Amino acid sequence: MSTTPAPAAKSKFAIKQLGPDHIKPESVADTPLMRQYYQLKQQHPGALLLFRVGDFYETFGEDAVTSARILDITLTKRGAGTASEVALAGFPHHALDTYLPKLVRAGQRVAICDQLEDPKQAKGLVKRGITELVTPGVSLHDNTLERRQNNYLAAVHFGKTEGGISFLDISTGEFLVAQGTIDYLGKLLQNFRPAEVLFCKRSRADFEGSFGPDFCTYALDEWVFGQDYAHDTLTRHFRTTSLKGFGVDNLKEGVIAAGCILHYLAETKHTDIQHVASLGRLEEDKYVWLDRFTVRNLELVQAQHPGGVPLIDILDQTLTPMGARLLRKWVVLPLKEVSQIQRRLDTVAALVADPELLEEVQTHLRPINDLERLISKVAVRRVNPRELLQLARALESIAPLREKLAASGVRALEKLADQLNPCASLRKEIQSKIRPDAPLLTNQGHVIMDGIDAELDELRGLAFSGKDFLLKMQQREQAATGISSLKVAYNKVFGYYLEVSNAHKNKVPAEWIRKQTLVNAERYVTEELKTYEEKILNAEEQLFIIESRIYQEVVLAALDFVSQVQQNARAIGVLDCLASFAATARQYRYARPVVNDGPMLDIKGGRHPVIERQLPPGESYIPNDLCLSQDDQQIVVITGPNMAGKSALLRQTALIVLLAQIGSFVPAEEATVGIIDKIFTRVGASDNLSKGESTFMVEMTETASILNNLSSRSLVLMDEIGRGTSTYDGISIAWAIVEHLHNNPKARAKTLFATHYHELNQLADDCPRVRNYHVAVQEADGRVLFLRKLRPGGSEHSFGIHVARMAGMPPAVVLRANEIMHHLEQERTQTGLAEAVDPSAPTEFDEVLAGLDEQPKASAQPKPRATTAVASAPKVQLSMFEPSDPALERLRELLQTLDINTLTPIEALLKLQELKGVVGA
Ligand SMILES: Nc1ncnc2c1ncn2[C@@H]1O[C@H](COP(=O)(O)OP(=O)(O)OP(=O)(O)O)[C@@H](O)[C@H]1O
Repeated sequence: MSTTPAPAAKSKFAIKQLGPDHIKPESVADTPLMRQYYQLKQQHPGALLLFRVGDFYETFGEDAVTSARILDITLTKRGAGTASEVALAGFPHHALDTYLPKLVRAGQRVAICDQLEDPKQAKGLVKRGITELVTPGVSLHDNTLERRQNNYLAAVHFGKTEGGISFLDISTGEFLVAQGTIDYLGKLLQNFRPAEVLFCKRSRADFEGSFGPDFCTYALDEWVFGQDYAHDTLTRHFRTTSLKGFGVDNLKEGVIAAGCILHYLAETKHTDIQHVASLGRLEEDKYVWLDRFTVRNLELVQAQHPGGVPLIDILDQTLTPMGARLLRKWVVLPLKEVSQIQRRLDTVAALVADPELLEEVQTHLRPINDLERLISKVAVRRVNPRELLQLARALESIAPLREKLAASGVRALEKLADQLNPCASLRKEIQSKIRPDAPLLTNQGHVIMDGIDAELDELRGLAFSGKDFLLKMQQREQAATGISSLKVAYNKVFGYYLEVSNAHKNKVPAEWIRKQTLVNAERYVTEELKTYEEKILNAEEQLFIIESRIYQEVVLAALDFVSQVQQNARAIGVLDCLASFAATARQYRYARPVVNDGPMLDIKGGRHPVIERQLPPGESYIPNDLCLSQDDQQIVVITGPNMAGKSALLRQTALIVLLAQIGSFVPAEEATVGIIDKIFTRVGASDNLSKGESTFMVEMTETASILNNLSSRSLVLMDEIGRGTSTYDGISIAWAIVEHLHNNPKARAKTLFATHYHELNQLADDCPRVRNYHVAVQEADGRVLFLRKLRPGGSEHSFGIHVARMAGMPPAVVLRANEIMHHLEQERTQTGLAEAVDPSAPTEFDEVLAGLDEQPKASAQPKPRATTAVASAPKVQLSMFEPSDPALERLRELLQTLDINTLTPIEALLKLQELKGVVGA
């Protein structure tokens, strides 16, 4: 990696990339130790260096200031008052597991510098070197990883026409590559949520322009992104001559991204990566297209607001980390191939039908630890004795599980059984050699079982039978000298000694050598004691060497099993996900969907999987039927009061489709799902305000992207499209969109359109595949009862004022609002909308549509037929604002500049007061 300074990072998460300028020149360093430090620091200028000195990891200078701030540790000075004074902060080496994750989570790249030789043996300055560079995307430390989530490093390469992207989770060995449009890369980034993204220094603006500033990024030199270099790096790693075997050789840009990832691993000193054994291709065509707005809007893996619950939390009943991680992938990558979906559904059905089998499968799954990450640690040679034991214990469950599945009589489960390998010899090797109570570290002894190595046993006898030996010696000398208080003891400075109180020192034999004089006693050594001490110390040292050799042999033996254990992990992940589907289906009354290639989406008694589990006790979710078909009821326009449940209905439809296509049962009485190829949603209108974009612009950009990418198999959900602009613009836009969706001969996308514009109900008169529905409410005594039932036909009004009252709006405001509404409704019946709205006049939306290059312009314009329909629509409020009255004109201006989405209730009331002042009311 180059050491030239990177351009200033704009992204809030861009990892600090510093040039060498901030590193103190070696000449200023005063001691050999500091000279060594600055030399090592130079190797990774952008990384925070943890420099091992004795029992501490120290940081210096700017690094010390940063780590003191992040870790909340004391900041002091080294060489205070001298010319070479430098800030210093450190922590004990055994606290690395506590402090390292904090640094990495704060977005730091951390270079760990260790002592490469035993300080006792070192002649002069201890040899030190950087043993690992830990970055957010490349970490094997348990504390920096989420057990139930992958930790991906991604690389993005911008080609001339397409882009390439690659993902690697070093903790599991999963390595993926894809290529496609920038939109596709954006969707994958959103789905995989990598912990760190690499790109070329030159592409920073492209990256941030395309994907926003929310990723933790690191820029690499341009030469890393060469095609030949990437090809060589990959083939060298996989020991192949080409990449054909992985089916990725034609993905030029993707291969460059994948090569960049391997390059980065080498840079960060991760060279033992045998577990990264293949490169998988993410095929765009295989999975349902969920644009990034949809993944976000449907809250599949992450809630949009604090306290929200994403779908994954509701769905996840997996029992192993492999299952949990796989489920996250399945949820964002629903399938399109009917047979593949059926296979998953068949297995789930078998488990649902046989609760005993399900229970037994789950019992065997429970103790299977993180096989995948454990074997990765073996591959990178960073596995500790306890983890090896965990690996063996996890393997213990495989044999009985395999037996169970093989005897299940369920074809898919039998197939999974075939993929399981209990790796009995590995398990035996570990359990016969590693003590069950082995410590975490190998250098503390007590790791290897007795009876494995004769020399080890003998040395242990020597080292650990010491107490006995010393006691015997003490008794013997007490008898020989007649000093009953004589004792044999040990301290670090003098080693073993005999202690005699002053009262008895005249009885001490002449050959004893005096070592130390205390106030009340004298301490001595004897030849026998010295020989014994030497033997013990040697024995301990030898013992550690032999233990470590045998331990390494066990790790090496485990290395032969990497691919078999990985295969187990994959099969366990799949089984765990399917068992989780079955458990959820049983517990929450989900039904098996009929999935086929037909044109229908027909849901009977559908429920929202998340909302139904969040309702307060005593309340139950009201199920609804909904049918969409590209030939008949293609577009359903749903009107209904605020809070009626329109959005819930839209979302639940998408979630039921998604669940069906990931192979899960669905929250419905019955569901027929003709394969959907893309799900688009445009929900809500005020969520991008924080990014400073105009709500309306965002809404239109997202809608444009939807209209440009549809097919007849797509599902489109639009919720209150057009509400971000004036009523007439909004209605015109919504109108034109529905028409466009209806009239596009190439793409009769199934569409749910929730709106407050009741005028849109008239579309059904002219568009045969548009149907009106409303979510019913009951009005009694001026109050609204939400029935939550979807019924045919449009609805009359929005009950917005009722909702305002429920929200605690002052009664005077509610009363006045009712008066105004009454007035407006009277006006509506007297005049037509055509006077106020000229649908042929260009709207803001026309401009957006004009920019859609993939759609025929003609179909994007409101049609004359629409004009007729609009002309017959009832007039809405504009008559109140006749421009002739300057006060009303002023009122109109004020109202137009008002953004209701951003007003607090108090601000709204103050505004109301101001408005009253304008008209002198
Ligand atoms: N079928 C249902 N059964 C029970 N509760 C429901 C149902 N549908 C919706 N709800 C509840 O009603 C609340 C409001 O629903 P939702 O947000 O879908 O209304 P809406 O019609 O889209 O309102 P608005 O037009 O104001 O956005 C939901 O948060 C949920 O708690």
